[in-house]
Amino acid sequence: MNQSKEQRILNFVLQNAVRGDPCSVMETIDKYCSEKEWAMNVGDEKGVILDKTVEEVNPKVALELGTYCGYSAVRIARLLKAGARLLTVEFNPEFAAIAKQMIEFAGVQDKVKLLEGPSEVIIPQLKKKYEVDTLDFVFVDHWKDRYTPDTILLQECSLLRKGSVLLADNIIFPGAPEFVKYIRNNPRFQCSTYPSHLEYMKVQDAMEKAVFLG
Ligand SMILES: Oc1cc(-c2ccc(F)cc2)cc2cccnc12
Ligand SMILES: [Mg+2]
Repeated sequence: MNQSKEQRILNFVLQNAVRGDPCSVMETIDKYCSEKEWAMNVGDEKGVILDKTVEEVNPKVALELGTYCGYSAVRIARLLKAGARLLTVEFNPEFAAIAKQMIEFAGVQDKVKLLEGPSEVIIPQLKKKYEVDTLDFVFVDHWKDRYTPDTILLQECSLLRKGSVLLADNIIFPGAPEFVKYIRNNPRFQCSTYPSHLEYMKVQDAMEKAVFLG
């Protein structure tokens, strides 16, 4: 049975990156996906925007929606302080299996909990099943038609507090126009846009940062 692209990316990391070195894993994924096969990792350019936001927020509890191969989970987890944790949600079992191995190879498994299932099922479980009080940071990078309903669900589940920061990928390409309309017109969020490019391409993209005002 021939391998998936995601399995090929993982194999390239296992053979070329340094075990226990998150930066090496990120660089190796970026090298493979820019030189050999494009893949929907946040990438090195938008990754810097993600880094700066995570460093500014310095979250104790972070949530990622859309793990994929684990690139941004590794990227976020490497910046978390002692005792801080990242919960990352992936509904595709094949992607989750790849991401688990990627996260372990990078050596950040003690900071990351990979939750397999649909975001609309996992989010309502975060408080009781995963012992979350509120979320300090949320990286929104799953399917665009879930951006708005999941942002509403986070509020309904009282998972956001005054100052919680959401960062959403792909608001230009593939685009999330309904989410942009929702979040920019919502008085409970203070929004700012970070123009960038689609991972590994010269195509315009952007990230939207939204601070919950309580
Ligand atoms: O960063 C992303 C990029 C794309 C994408 C797919 C096909 C294209 F031709 C271009 C971009 C999809 C994503 C889906 C979920 C989370 N991130 C994505
Ligand atoms: Mg994305």
